[in-house]
Amino acid sequence: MAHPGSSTSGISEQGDPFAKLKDTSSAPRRTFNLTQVVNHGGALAHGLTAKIDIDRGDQIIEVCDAYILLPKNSHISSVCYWCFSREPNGPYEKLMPCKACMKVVYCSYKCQRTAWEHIHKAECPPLRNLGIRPLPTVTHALLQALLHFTRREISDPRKNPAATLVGSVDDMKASNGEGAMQLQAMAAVHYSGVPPQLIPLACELFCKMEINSFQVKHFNEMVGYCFDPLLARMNHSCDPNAEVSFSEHDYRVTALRGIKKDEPVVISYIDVNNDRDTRRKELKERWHFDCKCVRCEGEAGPEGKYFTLTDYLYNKRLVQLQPKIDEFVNHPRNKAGLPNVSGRPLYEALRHIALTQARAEMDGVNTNAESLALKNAMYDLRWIETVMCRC
Ligand SMILES: C[S@@+](CC[C@H](N)C(=O)[O-])C[C@H]1O[C@@H](n2cnc3c(N)ncnc32)[C@H](O)[C@@H]1O
Repeated sequence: MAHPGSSTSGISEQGDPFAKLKDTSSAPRRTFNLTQVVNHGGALAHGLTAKIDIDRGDQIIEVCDAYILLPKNSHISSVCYWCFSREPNGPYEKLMPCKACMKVVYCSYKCQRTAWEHIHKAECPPLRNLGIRPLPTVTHALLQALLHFTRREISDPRKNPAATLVGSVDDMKASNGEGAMQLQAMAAVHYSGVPPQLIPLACELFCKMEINSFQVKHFNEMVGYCFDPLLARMNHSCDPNAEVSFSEHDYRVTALRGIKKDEPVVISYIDVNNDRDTRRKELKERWHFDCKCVRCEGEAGPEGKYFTLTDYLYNKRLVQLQPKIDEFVNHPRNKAGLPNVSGRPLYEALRHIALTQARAEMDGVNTNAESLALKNAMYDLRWIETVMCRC
């Protein structure tokens, strides 16, 4: 991905989203040192890029104990508050509610004790004062963020871990309604016990957490909400090279393919199997941005509009293969019409072509000129293979 005017800055004290947390938190957090925060400029703002070449399957980031990770309010009484399990563990026969607030449930004593130490000790008293309805998810998350401030003794809340994140505050006000947003912020300020002067900050935080949070999937169901300052730095692409997975309160980012040094590390916020319009609509509605990823830009023409992910991958592969196809098609032939080479590289190239051809046929998209070249190449490949087997 090209980012004109991008500038690189390693994670500095000022730019490091964890800088303030590191010295005050005893929570064990680990990140793998394969990426750095870079300012791309423009709409993308900050994002992560690879510090070194990364292989497919490499674990790029691992964070133990995400900053805020909790079940969505629709699942607050059906999954364990700490590990998201739906089943009881150990001596518990069913998911057990917290006896004090009765708002959250646990699968085991271990989860209950861990959650208590982590955050629930601080939020349980205010949750007790609520009626029977659970707090809206983002208000609950905001309450936790404000409690983190007070618990971690961050005297200047402006130095919060979300301070430098994008917020799209105006867009959010317009779509959520300023009054509704302010009410949620006021509720979180009230229940957390922080001074009312912090309501404007809580409003800003509300927007930032909304824009920078992620859904947590367990067994194919969106059960949770996660806001973490490092994860929040990850930009979106409709052709992602990395993916995020959650396990209990931890998350990791894994490479989906090889990523070159200085290449942006991008995940997908949405279902990338959808066509361009559907993807862009979802990104605009939920994250308030017009996607600038390579795939969206490439599919901007009238045809691309309806491309599926398979179409896109097929075309991308074809572009990569084109020089090899040209080389093959234009190579001098012998009397039998076979290319005058039997070298390994060409053989490998033909194998790629064969795979691409098979995929194109499967998807029924081999109607163009390149496809004819592929078909000829396939024909030649079968001959080469036969000859090679005989040698
Ligand atoms: C989770 S944040 C990612 C980090 C963010 N770039 C920053 O500087 O803090 C999501 C926001 O980043 C920007 N963004 C991420 N991916 C983008 C993309 N493909 N095209 C345009 N903007 C993008 C949008 O402003 C979006 O609301």
